[in-house]
Amino acid sequence: MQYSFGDEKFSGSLCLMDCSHNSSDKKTLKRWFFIDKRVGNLDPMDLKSNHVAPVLTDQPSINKSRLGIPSNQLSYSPPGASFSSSLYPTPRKKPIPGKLDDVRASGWLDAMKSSSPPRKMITKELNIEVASDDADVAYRCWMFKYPSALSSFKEIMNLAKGKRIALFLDYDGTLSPIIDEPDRAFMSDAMRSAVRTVAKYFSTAIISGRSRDKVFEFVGLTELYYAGSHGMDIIGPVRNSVSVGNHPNCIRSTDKEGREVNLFQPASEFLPMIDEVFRSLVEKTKEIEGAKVENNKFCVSVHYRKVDEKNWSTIAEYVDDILKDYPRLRLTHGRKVLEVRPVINWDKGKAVEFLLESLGLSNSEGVLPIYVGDDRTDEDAFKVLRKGNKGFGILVSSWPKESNAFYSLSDPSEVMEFLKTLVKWKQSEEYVKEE
Ligand SMILES: O=P(O)(O)OC[C@H]1O[C@H](O[C@H]2O[C@H](CO)[C@@H](O)[C@H](O)[C@H]2O)[C@H](O)[C@@H](O)[C@@H]1O
Repeated sequence: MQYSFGDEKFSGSLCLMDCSHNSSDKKTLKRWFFIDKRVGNLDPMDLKSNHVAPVLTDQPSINKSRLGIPSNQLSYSPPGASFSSSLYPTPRKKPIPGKLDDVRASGWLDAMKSSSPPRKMITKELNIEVASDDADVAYRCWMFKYPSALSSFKEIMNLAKGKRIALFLDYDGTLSPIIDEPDRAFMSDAMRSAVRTVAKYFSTAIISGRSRDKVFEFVGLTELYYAGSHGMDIIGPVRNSVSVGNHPNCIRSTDKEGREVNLFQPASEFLPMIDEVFRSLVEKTKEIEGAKVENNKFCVSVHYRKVDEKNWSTIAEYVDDILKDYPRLRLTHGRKVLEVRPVINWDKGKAVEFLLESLGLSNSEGVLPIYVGDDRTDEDAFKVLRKGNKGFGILVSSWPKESNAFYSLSDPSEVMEFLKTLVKWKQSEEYVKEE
């Protein structure tokens, strides 16, 4: 498209983006952005005036102020506070039966369809009104809100100065690309080597929706900490911390290497129930071509990536039917997957807090936790870091989606690049210290 501003002509696209996210006074702030196709730049334009005038400055620089409040005003829960609250919120009310209507009314089908939505739909969802059809435009607008962690690396390192980085990594879609067959979602040797090296320099944990055993089998590195079942199954170091060691769901155990560890399983009482639901779901969905039910120990995944879209409502109905008999279980949506999990006050965000405490890193002043993830369940962790002003999330996505993360990376290959860059930076810092 061609636009005229005064005497000048520009070729590119305009989009209107909600920037309230970056607005310090919390006011709704919408800005026009101009994407110049020739040079690929992105210029915000002030909306205040009636005619749209190009403003060439005002690129939001994400510095410490983006992490918000000065460090002396950081909100910080004293040890124990995060874990002592009840794990058991009021169970979900038994819904009134109604089959497909239930599934439609509860928005399941919409959520299923949007779990990898076509680009036009996402742009609407994100409050971006695109003046052109160009998906690339929307993505570049989005990148303005969630800048690349690679191109913002200097800025990130400024935030990390004098602090210990604690790294939390999701598995699927972050360390391994999303593929059709969940059992074959192996990570590459190059990625494994990058994770191994990064773990030499920074405390590193994997937090996955998969069972802890499964994710360990895929990653195969003993130098990391692992949390499976969306954080409901954690192995952490033994530490004499009141909130961790004395938690009723935390027991002493030994890991695969025979080391003494803390094993934390806040949903252990749900094990028989989850097993029962897993078997019922396998039985119910066995005739739906492409459906796959995965037992993730404290939760169950019902995959529909390979199911014909016309059968998605049937899958949703079956899961809904079964859940009606289990008011203490709930459903969350992932990437082409329905996830059945216990109604407990525990998620990936709580797992991050628990691990920080276990690692002796919960003093947010001297620690910068970074969480890298791609899925909706990772948002709980992003939120915890954002809310406590502790650190930040990096969303892995190659399409625009609303998030509580601060930065973005487009795919696992960029994640690997980021991990390598972190290591290089750390090595150069250590070299400077030695000099
Ligand atoms: O928390 P994560 O480590 O990201 O795990 C979330 C779910 O990931 C897996 O499913 C996803 O990846 C599969 C392989 O690429 C893909 O086929 C599927 O469509 C995705 O949803 C895993 O299989 C699930 O059990 C996890 O809950």
